[in-house]
Amino acid sequence: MEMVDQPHVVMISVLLQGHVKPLLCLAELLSEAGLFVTFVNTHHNHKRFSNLPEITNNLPNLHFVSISDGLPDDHPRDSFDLEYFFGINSATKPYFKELILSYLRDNSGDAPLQPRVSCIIADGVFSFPIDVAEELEIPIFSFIAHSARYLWEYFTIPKLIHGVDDHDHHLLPSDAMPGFELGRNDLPGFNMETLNSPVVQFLVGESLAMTRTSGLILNTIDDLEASCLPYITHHFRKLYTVGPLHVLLNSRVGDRSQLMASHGSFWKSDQNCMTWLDSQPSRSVLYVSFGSVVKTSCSNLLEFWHGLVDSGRPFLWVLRRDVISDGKESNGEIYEELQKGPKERVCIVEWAPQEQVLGHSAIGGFLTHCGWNSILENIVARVPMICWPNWGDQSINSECVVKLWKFGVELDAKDRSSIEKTINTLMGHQREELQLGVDRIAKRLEDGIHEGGSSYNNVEMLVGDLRKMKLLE
Ligand SMILES: O=c1ccn([C@@H]2O[C@H](COP(=O)(O)OP(=O)(O)O[C@H]3O[C@H](CO)[C@@H](O)[C@H](O)[C@H]3O)[C@@H](O)[C@H]2O)c(=O)[nH]1
Repeated sequence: MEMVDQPHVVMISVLLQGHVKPLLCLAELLSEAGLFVTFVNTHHNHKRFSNLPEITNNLPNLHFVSISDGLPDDHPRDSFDLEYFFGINSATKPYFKELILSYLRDNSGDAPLQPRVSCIIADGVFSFPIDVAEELEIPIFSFIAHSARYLWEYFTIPKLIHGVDDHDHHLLPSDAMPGFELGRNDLPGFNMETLNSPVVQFLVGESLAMTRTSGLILNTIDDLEASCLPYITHHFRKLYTVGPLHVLLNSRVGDRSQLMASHGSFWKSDQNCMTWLDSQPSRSVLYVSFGSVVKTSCSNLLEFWHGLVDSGRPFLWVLRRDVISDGKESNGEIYEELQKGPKERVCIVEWAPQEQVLGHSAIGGFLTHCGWNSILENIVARVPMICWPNWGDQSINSECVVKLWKFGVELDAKDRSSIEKTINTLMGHQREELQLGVDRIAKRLEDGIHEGGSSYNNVEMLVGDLRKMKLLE
């Protein structure tokens, strides 16, 4: 009967690869620590997990279930479709509530025994799990997959709106936004138009909803975000900075870390690129990846292609089948066109084992869209970066890399000659300076994950707090 008394943590993330992966790392860490964890996916994402059996075989305390997101199977689920995005809260909430209720019912009869749910940890992008938890009186924690600085932007917005004349369409004063450690001109350009846009207003609402929870868990590390954390702490009952989760997990699972790295991937990694990397000279290859969601036009991709080829450097390029924004999905034609490069120094894959790639000795630079997971994985691997931010948090991430942490350069134009020039700056004369920059940041990060470091301690504190949560019968 011991199991029925175990604390049972239910975790849920509904949308993007970049959100599901770090939350799954946290789920694995908690289950390694002996907690009974149920990871909830939507049916749609559940089907896309590429290596579920390996995870479940290795972690007996981690269980997977899936629920409907309320949409038909053939819905495109495009995160840039606002009607879909705004509708997720109401569409998915009833299914999540039904699941949680099923964990609260009496487990008598022939049904397998499982502990009653003791708390929920939910991706903070959507507030429906908070509503469910409040209705059913279950403790809930929010989880954030992006940086603390980006979250802090949303907390400052309501104050900015009230403090600025409605007709002022100029950039807003930075003194209303303390805690960023970046100058006014380095902050992504907010003006009244963007502040009042439905997307920003929606994200402000969802960010503020998180303050109703028992605490906020962030995949970040104190030392990198010390300037804004004191401001955020003030809004939450408890704050747990536990990043980078993939490193903390790897250090606890030791030999199993290679297997863990690809956990939660929506696409199967093409391992051939690792063999190709083995044949390349040390620090010679530029790795190019735009993460799991960014889309761009066919003509942009061709400029990238020419810039990369003209740089004369070997490169490994992740080109997802759905990366093209203005063509049909699976636009095989351009994909084939790009395969016709100088074969010996080009490797193109649809999905790479990114953590392994960044850790390979042949990698000398990373051209990235600046997703937060990519930044953390990159710091750990100590690779200088070219930043090509697109949307959301990526601009502020890029500003931190280039201006604050000084281990990257920004790609300021998307024509082939600028791309070629920037690549040669990174891989050529600025290489040593940027390498020193990333080594310095990596050292700060490593200090936080070792025993006694901030993230290490915060994971222990979180596990301790979750163990104490036992729902009253
Ligand atoms: O070929 C690939 C490419 C990516 N990845 C992994 O996919 C994840 C991508 O995450 P991220 O770099 O954060 O990018 P997105 O997928 O674009 O993530 C979304 O979510 C992030 C966290 O909120 C935000 O920072 C981003 O802006 C947002 O686009 C990383 O763990 C990568 O290791 C692979 O394993 N193989």
